[in-house]
Amino acid sequence: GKNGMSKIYWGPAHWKEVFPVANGDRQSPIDIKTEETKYDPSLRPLNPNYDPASAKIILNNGHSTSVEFDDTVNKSVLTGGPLSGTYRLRQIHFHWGSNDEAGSEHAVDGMKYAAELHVVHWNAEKYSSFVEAARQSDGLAVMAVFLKIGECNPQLKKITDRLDTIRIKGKRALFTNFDPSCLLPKSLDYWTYFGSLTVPPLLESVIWIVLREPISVCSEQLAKFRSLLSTAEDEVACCLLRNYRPPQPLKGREVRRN
Ligand SMILES: CC[C@H](CNC(=O)c1ccc(S(N)(=O)=O)cc1)c1ccc2[nH]ccc2c1
Ligand SMILES: [Zn+2]
Repeated sequence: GKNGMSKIYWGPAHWKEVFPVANGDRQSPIDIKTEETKYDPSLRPLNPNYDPASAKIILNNGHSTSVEFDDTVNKSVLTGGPLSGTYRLRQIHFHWGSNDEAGSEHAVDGMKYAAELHVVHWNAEKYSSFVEAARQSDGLAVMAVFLKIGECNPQLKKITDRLDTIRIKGKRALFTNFDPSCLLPKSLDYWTYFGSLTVPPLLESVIWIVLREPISVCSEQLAKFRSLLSTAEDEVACCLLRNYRPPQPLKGREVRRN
């Protein structure tokens, strides 16, 4: 680009220099060792209840693509599961890798999936904004869904078909009449543990709910995510080939299952 700025890439290994919490006691993602998870009879069924009208825009923020929802009222919410109270839907986004062999953030017995969907909610019952909730230990609830290489996913097509209109970092487009439940697997069985945001500022405010059943995605659909740019209009184009943080130390945390 005209300003010739060099692209200073500071990946996950450097985050601790700016965000010391990167070495904290409840960092995400983690590798879920299924034999060590603990059945908890007090865990209730998950109850996602989303209004398709609350979908607003699809966005390329330079480190992922997200669909943003209207979170000014309790129109799309998640209750049940390990949660006490009502968590309001804010956005969904994805993590992927430079090839189909890795791309998910969480791993299961050391195995990584091709990609991972995050459905992000915040505790609107106790806190007045997402940013305030993001600073509280029970402020956020993120539902993670694994994407496994297989059949092309017709529901995901609604998103991948729009990616060519938001290739450049900062681009956004109208995206409404979308209920993210269409991206959930048949079974809502899950693992749950206390963790953090997986990108800076890595705040330790997330109740993670990782669905055990993956949804499908085909290579062609994943290739469209990788064609997104992490660079803005005036910069030398750089593809967003991967955006997953590797698993972090469990530090004695328990992973429960329903
Ligand atoms: C508090 C951080 C937030 C930006 N980050 C996120 O929203 C976010 C959400 C989920 C995940 S993940 N991969 O763990 O699911 C990672 C990051 C953020 C930061 C500053 C802000 N100023 C105004 C709004 C605002 C939001
Ligand atoms: Zn995420």
